[in-house]
Amino acid sequence: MFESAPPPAARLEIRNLCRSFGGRRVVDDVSLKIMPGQVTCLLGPSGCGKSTTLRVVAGVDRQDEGAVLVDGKPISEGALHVPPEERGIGLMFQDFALFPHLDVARNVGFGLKGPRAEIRARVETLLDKVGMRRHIDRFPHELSGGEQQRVALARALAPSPRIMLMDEPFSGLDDRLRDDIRDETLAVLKAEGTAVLLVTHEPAEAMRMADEIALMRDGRVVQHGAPYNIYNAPRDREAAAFFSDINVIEGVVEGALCDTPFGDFLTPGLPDGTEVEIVIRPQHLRIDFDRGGRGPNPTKAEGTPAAGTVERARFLGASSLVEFRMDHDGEILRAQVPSVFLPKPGTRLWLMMRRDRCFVFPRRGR
Ligand SMILES: Nc1ncnc2c1ncn2[C@@H]1O[C@H](COP(=O)(O)OP(=O)(O)OP(=O)(O)O)[C@@H](O)[C@H]1O
Repeated sequence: MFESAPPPAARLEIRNLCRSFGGRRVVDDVSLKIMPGQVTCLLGPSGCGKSTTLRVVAGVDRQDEGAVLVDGKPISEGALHVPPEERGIGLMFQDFALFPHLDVARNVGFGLKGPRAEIRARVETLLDKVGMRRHIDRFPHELSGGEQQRVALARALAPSPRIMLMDEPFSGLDDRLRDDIRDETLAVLKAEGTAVLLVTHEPAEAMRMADEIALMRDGRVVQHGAPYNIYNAPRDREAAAFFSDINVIEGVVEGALCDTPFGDFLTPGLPDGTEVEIVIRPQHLRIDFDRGGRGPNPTKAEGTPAAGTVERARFLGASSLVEFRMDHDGEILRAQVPSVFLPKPGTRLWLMMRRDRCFVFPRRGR
């Protein structure tokens, strides 16, 4: 029998991290592993503890409990606390502030030690990577926000950090520029094999950047996985709602089913009488017409159609959003269609729910 090799240690591991301020736990038992070249996003609403987690990993704050390990070795645990400058961790924060009195070359080379020619060569290589070589002699005030951000990235990468911590690093940029810089940054970090922990409150940013998303709420990681899985299999209503607008249909379980105006939904494992919420994103509702008095034409996967009246319709550019007031309960449901579809208010139409895109959750007290 061959013994299989032990799995490689994570580049960055956070183990059962806890941090309280004034008796309130703002980071509560957070654990994560990030491999070299992998990007993990800490995603969550303002105040959920993302930045505090990052500050503990950086070493500018200390945890009350738990450990931080790099390549399997603790750098912070109990009395052990490696100072921030000895952690081999790069930082890129929103208020990145280049040194205003230094030109681009000196900004990028600031933390580097060694012969001048070697430093210059490293600086030029990095500026090439971020597309800023031609601005090597400029000063920060001569650069746009996006250009400054690229220089900041080159500066953060200069000492070849094994780990990069990024806190909302792109939030000061306009949309188009942000997409470009995100993609470029990702390419550079992947090429360098850096393990990245990125903090953001924007789901779109996390979806675009992350190999894995750790969804945080009230100091805890409530769900962790690939963006596709978190989006398509949210663990609760709040996790679903964090990524997009949602529609919610309420019902009660009877005989492992919940009967709704859209037909029966399976509710495996939930006892009779449980109140449930059936959640569906607006893009997974399908609109149909009354086909000359014959009614709509649902596929098997779409269950029973329910009728409603258009309240209003808005064109969003890549899609249209149609709001319906439903016949059965007078509530509003929103359907998003990937085209120009702007029915007049008052139009009567049918809605169907794609069964494979519905999430059924037991209702929790709110
Ligand atoms: N030094 C501190 N002293 C007291 N409370 C703090 C301190 N730092 C953070 N907090 C509190 O801890 C909670 C978590 O803050 P944190 O900055 O980690 O959240 P966040 O998820 O990064 O939020 P944001 O996206 O708004 O930056 C907040 O309620 C914050 O007010």
